[in-house]
Amino acid sequence: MIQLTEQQENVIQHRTGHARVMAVAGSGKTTTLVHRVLHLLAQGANPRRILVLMYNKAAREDFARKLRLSAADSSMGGHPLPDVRTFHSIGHKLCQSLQRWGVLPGRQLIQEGWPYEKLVREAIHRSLSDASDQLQRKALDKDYLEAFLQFTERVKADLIRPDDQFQRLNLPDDQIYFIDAFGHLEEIMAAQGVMTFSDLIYRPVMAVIAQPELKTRISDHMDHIIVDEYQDINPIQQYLLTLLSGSRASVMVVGDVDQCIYEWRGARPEFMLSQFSAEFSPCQSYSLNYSFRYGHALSLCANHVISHNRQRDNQLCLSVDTHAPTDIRVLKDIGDLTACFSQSDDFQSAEVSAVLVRSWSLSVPVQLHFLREGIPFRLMQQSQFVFNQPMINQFLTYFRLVCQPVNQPVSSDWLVPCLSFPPLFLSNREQQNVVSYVQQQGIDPDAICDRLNLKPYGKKRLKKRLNFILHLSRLSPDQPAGPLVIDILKETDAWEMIDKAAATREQSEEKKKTLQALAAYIRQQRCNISQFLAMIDEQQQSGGSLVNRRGVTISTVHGAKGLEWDRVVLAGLAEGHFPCYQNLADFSLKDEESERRLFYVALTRAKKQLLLLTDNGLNDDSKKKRSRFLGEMQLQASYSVADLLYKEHAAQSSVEGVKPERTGHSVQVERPELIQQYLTFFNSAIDVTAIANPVAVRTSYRKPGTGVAEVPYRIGDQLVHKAFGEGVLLEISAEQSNRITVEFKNGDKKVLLADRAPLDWLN
Ligand SMILES: Nc1ncnc2c1ncn2[C@@H]1O[C@H](COP(=O)(O)OP(=O)(O)OP(=O)(O)O)[C@@H](O)[C@H]1O
Repeated sequence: MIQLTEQQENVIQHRTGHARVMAVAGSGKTTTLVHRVLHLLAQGANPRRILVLMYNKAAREDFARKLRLSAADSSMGGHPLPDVRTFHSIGHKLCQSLQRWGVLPGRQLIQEGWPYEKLVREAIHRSLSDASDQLQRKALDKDYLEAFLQFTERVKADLIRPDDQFQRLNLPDDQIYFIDAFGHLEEIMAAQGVMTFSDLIYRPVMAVIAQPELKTRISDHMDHIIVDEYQDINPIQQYLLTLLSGSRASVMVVGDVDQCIYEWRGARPEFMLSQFSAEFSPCQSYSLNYSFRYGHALSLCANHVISHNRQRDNQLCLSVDTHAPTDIRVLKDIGDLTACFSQSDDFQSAEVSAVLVRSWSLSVPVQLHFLREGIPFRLMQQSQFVFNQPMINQFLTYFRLVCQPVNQPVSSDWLVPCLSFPPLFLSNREQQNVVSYVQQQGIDPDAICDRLNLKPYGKKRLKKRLNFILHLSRLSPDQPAGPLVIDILKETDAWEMIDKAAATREQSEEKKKTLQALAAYIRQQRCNISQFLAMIDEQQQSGGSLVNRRGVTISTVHGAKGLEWDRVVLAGLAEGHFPCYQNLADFSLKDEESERRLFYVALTRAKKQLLLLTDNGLNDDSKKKRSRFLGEMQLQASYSVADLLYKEHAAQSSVEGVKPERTGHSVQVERPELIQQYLTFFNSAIDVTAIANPVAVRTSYRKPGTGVAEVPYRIGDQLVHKAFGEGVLLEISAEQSNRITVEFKNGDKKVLLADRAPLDWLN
């Protein structure tokens, strides 16, 4: 039986009225909320008037199961239990009621995929009936369709008009048709009597907005509403919550502002920070800030990072004293993962280990590495398997062309992918004409281009591509594969064409990173073209068996929300990748805070071990610096303080009831105020002082808009010197603060001039 903490008890025993619970990762929210519900029932609350809202189906099922089990273990065994739902399931129930009342006509829920895509295409077609062929074709491209679908979701989530949303999202002019297409899509779905998943909430809410008198029939049925993961609520869900609670229900919301990561779905930190208490006033605030998930070093690292955000509550994340230390390491090379995962089979199972990435493209180097090393893995999204991606297979077709038997006409199986990727923007008919011509006459770039009615630029591009295909068909498969990658990228104008075809910058960056990762991998193999293809074919096949088995989970950070693993690897921790940005000049403070929250969520998934991989797998380390978040973690200081805390705790536990005395433990840190605040919670006597005079020196690290920045050296920094190699900064001279003492790996200690020595940070 768990001994609930005082903080948990406070939430459970909350008397009445609205409440906001700020709960850090792993603080036992589910346990607390389950006990809260049991407490309400024990107090005589009517279970039919209690509603628990969870963020997705899995969380709902998990909560309902834990509630049943805990009820059975308590005096509530056999007592009816309240409804546990998601916002969508409540929306669904409302749709049914509104249908019964004759307010809304019944509609079939349509599955995502082809049936829905057909309607979307029709809507776009209607909105572009007068537009050029080229624009119509572009609008029906996969990337543009995806961008339009995202737009419709945001219109519904934010409850604003499509034209306002268009402005708010600052979409490009060539997507202006989104506004009309939204209206057409709504009409088409109404005419066909179908609706999407998001309509489960959108339709009833819009009905109430249109007929406010409906509110009285919907509100005030509940006495208590409990909402989990409130930090990711969006405006339409907030509207629904207000509607359901009316003036009767006491609403308790639980969440962590620092984990607000669904802004692209309309979530905003303001909801939890200020809006809730403004709308549901008076409101009592509670904290659950002891985590049962990880040890002190990880808590301290997490606090250090997130303290750089301004839009937050300054809540500290604390580890319970009894938690074993969490091991945190920085890995510099993707190859280092092999040793980590082959050491112990235990770490290979899905529940135990996870590799988390900022975006799927960063998983490509990890997947390829695991395939090569035979490490089984499973992907949270199966479609993200590297060899399931059409673009990768299209790219590999260029290699297959080289390996086809000499003197044979180029097969259309290979020609079509090479004409489609990187895109040449040919229509289906134009592409078909090229293929038929090649099949009849062979590849004759001039003749083919003369026969097609293309604009001069299109003609030039097609000719270039055909010449390249011709060149490849004559190349020997014994040539090395590495240089061919560079040729393909150059001769097909890959980066430019990917940029041209993408509907959003994010899409084009994702594609480019995926391709870069594959290119880097091919170049590392140092084999010839036929050997490379044989290896890829084998990996494609073995991939089937490696990928579907229980193996290391690979997920994006977004997909890891609410989950935890013994071992977590954060891969691709390089500037531009995580934090993710295309152009530093456009990377706003708000974007940075949002990326930092994502990093915070990623860190706090680990229980026993956290591995931080700075290799982005793209072989462009010269351009990409390690992620700023790694520096912000203050790993060295966090470790030192955690270590002292464990020692102090061990000493205290051996002499029970004795107040800690000055143990003589002291530590010099960069952020003494933060560490001191943390230590206060543990009644610690560790002496914390600020590092004396951190030395500011010129480095190649650039801060936004400042050119070459002054970045301070700190004691404990891991450095690398051009001539002496790796070392640790031991001392900063008190008198002459540009003199630093560095101890190198061979044991030599050297006093160096901080602003002159050819030094850089390691990792
Ligand atoms: N008071 C407690 N003492 C010891 N362990 C606890 C306590 N409360 C919760 N735990 C443990 O902490 C872990 C996480 O708890 P729980 O499953 O309730 O939280 P969660 O809701 O899944 O996590 P999170 O807080 O990240 O949402 C569980 O293993 C649980 O048994």
